[in-house]
Amino acid sequence: MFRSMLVRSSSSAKQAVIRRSFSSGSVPERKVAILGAAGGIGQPLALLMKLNPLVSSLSLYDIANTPGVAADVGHINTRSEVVGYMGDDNLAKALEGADLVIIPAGVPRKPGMTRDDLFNINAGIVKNLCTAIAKYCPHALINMISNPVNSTVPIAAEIFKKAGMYDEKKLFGVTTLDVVRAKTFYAGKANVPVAEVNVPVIGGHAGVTILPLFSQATPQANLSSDVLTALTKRTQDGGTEVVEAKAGKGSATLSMAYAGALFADACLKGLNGVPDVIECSYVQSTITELPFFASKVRLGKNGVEEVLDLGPLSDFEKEGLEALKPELKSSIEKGVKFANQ
Ligand SMILES: NC(=O)c1ccc[n+]([C@@H]2O[C@H](COP(=O)([O-])OP(=O)(O)OC[C@H]3O[C@@H](n4cnc5c(N)ncnc54)[C@H](O)[C@@H]3O)[C@@H](O)[C@H]2O)c1
Ligand SMILES: O=C(O)C[C@H](O)C(=O)O
Repeated sequence: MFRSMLVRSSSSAKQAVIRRSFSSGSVPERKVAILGAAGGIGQPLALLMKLNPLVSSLSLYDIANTPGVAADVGHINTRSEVVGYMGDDNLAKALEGADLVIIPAGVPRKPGMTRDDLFNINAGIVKNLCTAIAKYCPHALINMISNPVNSTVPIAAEIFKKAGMYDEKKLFGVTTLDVVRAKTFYAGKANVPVAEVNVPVIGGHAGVTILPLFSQATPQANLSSDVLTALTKRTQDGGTEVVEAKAGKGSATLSMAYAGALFADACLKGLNGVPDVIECSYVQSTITELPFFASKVRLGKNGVEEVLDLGPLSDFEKEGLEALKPELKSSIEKGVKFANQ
């Protein structure tokens, strides 16, 4: 996977410089912390980050079971050192010096639940973890995976504001799994090689707030409106499809770890000065009237360098955009209210 990640922008001269620095050993030191590292997402994500040559130090934090995960992953003969930290008392050490913190801590859905049903438990977990981040690694980029992402990102922003260190360029809701799904489903219907497919996904990360822009998909394909409607619905329901298939044993973990590793890799490339790193993410935004919105984002040395505008939408997508706004607005407000109570 990481070979292909590196190859993606291999045409640029800058990438060649970065590659040369790998071989001379001068690629920057980067500490990545995973909070919730012993969980269903955390473990495969720890594995994938251990395989990433951009990582020099991998810090695995959870409330339980991290010594085993760290010992296991730590035997892999790749660049990063691995340290496991368990329990509140060790959270400071897990975070200190982190350049990137990835948060998959919290409970997953069971069949019949919405992501918002996780709010009561996960909001508190995210609040505590973000309070510690503000104290121990206030300059780190944050990749928020814990659901409901539409609310947990605004919670993190409010906690960081209260701590006086909020930098909107550094806070990301991870929506990469929606893009991964949209690419897979589109390739199947369009009969094009999946590795060549690009599909932006905008809005948020729950049900109708997930809006894939198949009108901008490449390679282009002449799909009927029925097929495009079905593809949109399948992308919006992708998480539920996995939750139901797992029948009470959790939600997407392996595809999420893959998506989380892709997004983290993009953030590290941005930090390292690789040009033209663009991914979709749920960030503070002014491209609609909503204060947080997922769209294409250019990543750079300080995190978000530019929130790209939406580009031309089909009539179907314009309707989808208007339809998602009330739910996304209320999820954002719920997060803001929780963080300030
Ligand atoms: N953004 C996305 O696209 C996406 C995709 C899949 C899952 N998710 C979400 O990711 C979260 C985790 O899913 P999972 O399947 O890995 O769940 P899981 O239950 O398998 O793992 C969660 C881990 O978090 C840990 N944890 C709980 N409280 C913690 C705390 N205070 N500090 C540190 N760790 C803590 C648990 O011990 C556990 O190991 C869920 O909220 C799920 O809905 C998001
Ligand atoms: O669906 C879920 O609850 C998990 C995650 O948000 C997903 O999209 O797979």
